[in-house]
Amino acid sequence: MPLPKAELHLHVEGTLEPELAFELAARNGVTLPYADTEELREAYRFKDLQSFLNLYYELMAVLRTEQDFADLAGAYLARAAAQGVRHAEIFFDPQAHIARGVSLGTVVEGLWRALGSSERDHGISTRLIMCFLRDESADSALETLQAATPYLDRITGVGLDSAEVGHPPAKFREVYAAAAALGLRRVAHAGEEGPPAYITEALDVLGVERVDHGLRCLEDPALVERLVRERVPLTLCPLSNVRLRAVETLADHPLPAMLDAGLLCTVNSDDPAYFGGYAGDNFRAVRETLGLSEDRLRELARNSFVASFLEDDEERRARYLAEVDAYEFGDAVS
Ligand SMILES: Nc1ncnc2[nH]cnc12
Ligand SMILES: [Zn+2]
Repeated sequence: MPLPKAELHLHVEGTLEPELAFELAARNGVTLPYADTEELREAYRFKDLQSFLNLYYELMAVLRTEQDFADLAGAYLARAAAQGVRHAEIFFDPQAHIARGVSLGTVVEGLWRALGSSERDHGISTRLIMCFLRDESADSALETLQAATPYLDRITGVGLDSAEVGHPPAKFREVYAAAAALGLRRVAHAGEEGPPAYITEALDVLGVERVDHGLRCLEDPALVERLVRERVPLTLCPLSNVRLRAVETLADHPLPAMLDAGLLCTVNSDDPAYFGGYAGDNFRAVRETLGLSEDRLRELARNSFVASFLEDDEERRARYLAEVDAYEFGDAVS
């Protein structure tokens, strides 16, 4: 049995496996510029975040109907359940779909077809986090938040993703203030490729409650001290960091040092179809390659529930934490 865990950094569009991409392309009459799944997989060699994003946005062309989004999320939830995920806070990128003529309603209603029955079908509780594309304008983000008004009962929070460098968090001050006023939770990618100052800005200007990635905090000891003191969760994605060359190899990943420093780290998959693994695969990789002890793995699993947006259901959080505490490690996938 796998270690129970929450997944807090997962782009649903990044769960599009090549097989499903071709299936949806055929269903929707979309032609992909790849002969087959094998040729598509060959394109999964990235040199940085942007080279990945180019493919990530290109493949979204196959997502057109509510059922497409339902199938995408359903496939993710089934895989996540098999790897011990008990709770998932799922990102989606509405602007990338609206720009292609797919309405926000199609995306949210479609995702909800899978998320609405996730507990019954997969034993996974879910939350939805709507991300703004930081390489689009601040006005576009505000328009997106406005367009989300009819769906706010299904959206727990807002996030910030896409190309980081040159798009500092402060650009989105206004839309984050508006989101906070609506009672939405706030997270943002910061310090993946961008400098530590972006992490500070995300905390101070956007008021984020969790930092997605946050890897580059290590370059600023005062910032590390603050993150520890304020118990700001970081949603790390080790296999993503290797594939996007934020670290050279997994053996170089600073996760053990970050835990030793007292940072509230969690382990997540980011875009598992592209980066070689789902949540449990990331846990197994850090266990095997970084030699994390069982105590450390249990700490990571505990952190994932502590850092989750389960304030509206503390009973459930307590139940998940009890499952982690009772977990007995074996040889199975962590
Ligand atoms: N790792 C990542 N960083 C920024 N934006 C993303 N969108 C999907 N995955 C992302
Ligand atoms: Zn991400």
